[in-house]
Amino acid sequence: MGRSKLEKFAAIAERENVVEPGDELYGQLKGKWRQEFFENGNPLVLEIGCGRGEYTVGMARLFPDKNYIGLDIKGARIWKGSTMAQEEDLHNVGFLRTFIENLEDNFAEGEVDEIWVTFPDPRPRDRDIKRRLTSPRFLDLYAKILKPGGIVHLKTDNQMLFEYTLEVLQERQPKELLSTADLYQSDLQEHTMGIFTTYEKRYLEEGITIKYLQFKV
Ligand SMILES: C[S@@+](CC[C@H](N)C(=O)[O-])C[C@H]1O[C@@H](n2cnc3c(N)ncnc32)[C@H](O)[C@@H]1O
Repeated sequence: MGRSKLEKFAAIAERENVVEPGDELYGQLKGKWRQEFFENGNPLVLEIGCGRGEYTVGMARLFPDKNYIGLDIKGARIWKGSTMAQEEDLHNVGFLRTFIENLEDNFAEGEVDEIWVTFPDPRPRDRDIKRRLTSPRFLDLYAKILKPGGIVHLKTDNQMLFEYTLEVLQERQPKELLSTADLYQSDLQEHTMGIFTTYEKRYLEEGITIKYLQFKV
């Protein structure tokens, strides 16, 4: 039988690769992730709403000279990524259990090099538009913590969210916008490095095309 949520919460509370409220380090790493958490000066890449952290861990395997942080509020999902990183002895991976809304409490202006938004909840109802992770409020947050020229990537199965994001971006005129409504029929797939998240695998099995875009702030 699998581990219960409570066992997973107890396990991540002890993990050195997880920072969460209640830890001594929580809230203390703003502006100091490189020096104090990773103990190097390497680029910092953040996956928000990382779920089980497949992108975070997948990229960390490929690029040992970059630091990766997976952020999600759900501890039982973070447990999975934290466990993979621990078992593979990956020291360039960390997980932050918090709300995305708290980004500015956890990262300094310009501290992050790249942000991945992987299969976010589409929030189709009009009253939830502000909660979409590519709404102007969130894009403003990302722009604050990204360095100038930092990249935001979005991978989604959801056509509505994809079109909505392109509309929002049209008004903001970002630098170097690249997009495709069918990633695996596009040259842009090289940017996504052949990494598949739990949600992506499910959508691909259902025959749903994956949409992808990236832009620079
Ligand atoms: C649809 S799942 C996708 C998970 C993963 N990226 C994947 O592709 O398998 C969305 C994830 O975002 C997280 N999430 C949604 N809103 C959040 C918020 N405001 N703060 C932190 N995490 C959030 C959820 O807990 C969930 O794990």
